[in-house]
Amino acid sequence: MEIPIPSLPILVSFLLSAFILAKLTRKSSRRNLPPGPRKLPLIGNLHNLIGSVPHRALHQLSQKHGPLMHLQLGEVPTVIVSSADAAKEVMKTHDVKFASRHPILAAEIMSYGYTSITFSPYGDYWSQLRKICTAELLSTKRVQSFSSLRERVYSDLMKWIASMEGSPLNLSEKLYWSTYSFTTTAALGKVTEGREPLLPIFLEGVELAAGFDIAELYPSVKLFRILSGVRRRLLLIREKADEILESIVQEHRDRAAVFNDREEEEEEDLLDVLLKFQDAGQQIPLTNDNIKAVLMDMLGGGSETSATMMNWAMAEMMKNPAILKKAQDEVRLVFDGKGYVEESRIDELKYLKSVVKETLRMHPPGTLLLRKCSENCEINEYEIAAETQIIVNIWAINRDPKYWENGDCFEPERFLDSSVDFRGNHMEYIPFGAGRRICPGMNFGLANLQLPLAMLLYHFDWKLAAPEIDMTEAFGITTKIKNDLFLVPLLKRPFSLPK
Ligand code: HEM
Repeated sequence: MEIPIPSLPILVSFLLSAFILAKLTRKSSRRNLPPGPRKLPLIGNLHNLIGSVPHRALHQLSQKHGPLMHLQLGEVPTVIVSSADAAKEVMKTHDVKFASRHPILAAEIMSYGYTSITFSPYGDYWSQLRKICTAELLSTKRVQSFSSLRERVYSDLMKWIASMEGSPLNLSEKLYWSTYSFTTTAALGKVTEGREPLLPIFLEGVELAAGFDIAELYPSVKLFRILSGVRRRLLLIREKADEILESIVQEHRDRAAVFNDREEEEEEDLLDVLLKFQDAGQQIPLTNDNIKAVLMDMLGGGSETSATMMNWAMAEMMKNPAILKKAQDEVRLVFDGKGYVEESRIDELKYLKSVVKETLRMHPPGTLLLRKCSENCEINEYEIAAETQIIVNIWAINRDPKYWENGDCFEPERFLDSSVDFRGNHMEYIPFGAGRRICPGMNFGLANLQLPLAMLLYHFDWKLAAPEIDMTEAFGITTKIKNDLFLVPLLKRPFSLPK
């Protein structure tokens, strides 16, 4: 199909009227907006984002215009938050006004109409899900209940790596698969036939969610929705994922009907827990679609983030051999008596925990955090109108020179004797966000990260497969390392099985 090209006079008069309209609207609604770069007619500040990954481009702009900066992204008014103090205003002082997320198409479709925990608007439904999530799905007890599954999945990975001794391997790919395998089993139970295709489907959705879709930048232009095609593709992906998830829900229901005696059952998975809540009845009843939306939260939160972090941690240690050695010495000192890594003793690895904290500081998987302003609000004397999109630049805040000396350098030592934590109490360090919508999967994510990292360091020495390590960041919903990490493993601690 050919897209009709409008004649020149029509195009010129359209641009002219849009420009005049933009001027008029600006005059009639002159407000004390946060400062920002000059806006061009029609595109606003979109041109300011070209040439770099968004968190870096936004950081550069904010250095000139300030920690609260106003941008016009197509038709969407946006405020960028780039300092700990400004983030405190948004996520603590005025938390309720900023406790919903800006709507995006991928979220609408993949979360069954904004009904997941991540994307449901702030209110009673979100509150109900959030309670189930913190008290049951992702509680410390639940995280511990998956300890033997975690040890199993990652021991299998170590055995496979040992079989590759001396040869280059794509560590990134393997880490993504293992993390995904762990998370799907924890969420949905044993991986049975027909369930494996969820990963490629899921990854396709994640990839589509990462782009700037023209239809979202110009919500009033209906034609863009038809032309962009993203909605159609997302609906197709959701349909495929839904078919698999629906069959798994049914399988769980059938199994629950057979096993009434819970003690005889295998490990309870997250779907079992959700179905129990559904059956018990809730103030706002949970539909099957609601449950599938929450499963999307768990699969998304549980796999991408931890695997991305592991990649960055390994890449940073390969770049800094002294840090790698220090972390290895520690893990070997603690576990040499046993001959294998036990999750129950991970807390003894003080240095490794600092490596993890430093990785979260420098490479938070979610570099930009999305919220929206739900009612008119004043911050630092600037007016922020209802429905403004809010983007908190976690990446920039975590490196702010006001708080972090040598913020661009990987120095785990800075956390060894520091009381700064990532639980939303120190706004200069917010890899998990802050306020009411802070990540509820923190402990789940950390467990998924610390155990495999300790195992990789305990069993193997590592060599780079290429002359240099490439730390380029990819553009995406989580900020991954752009080029997969190829390393050569040298087995130093052969496997001895737990006695
Ligand atoms: C290293 C691992 C992880 C990091 C760095 C991380 C980071 C984040 C961030 C930055 C947010 C937004 C918080 C805000 O708006 O203030 C978030 C929200 C969320 N995360 Fe995580 N996350 C991780 C692991 C996980 C895991 C393992 C799960 C679940 C299995 C999970 C589930 C969620 C959910 C459900 C939300 C939405 C909370 C809400 O809107 O109320 N996350 N996460």
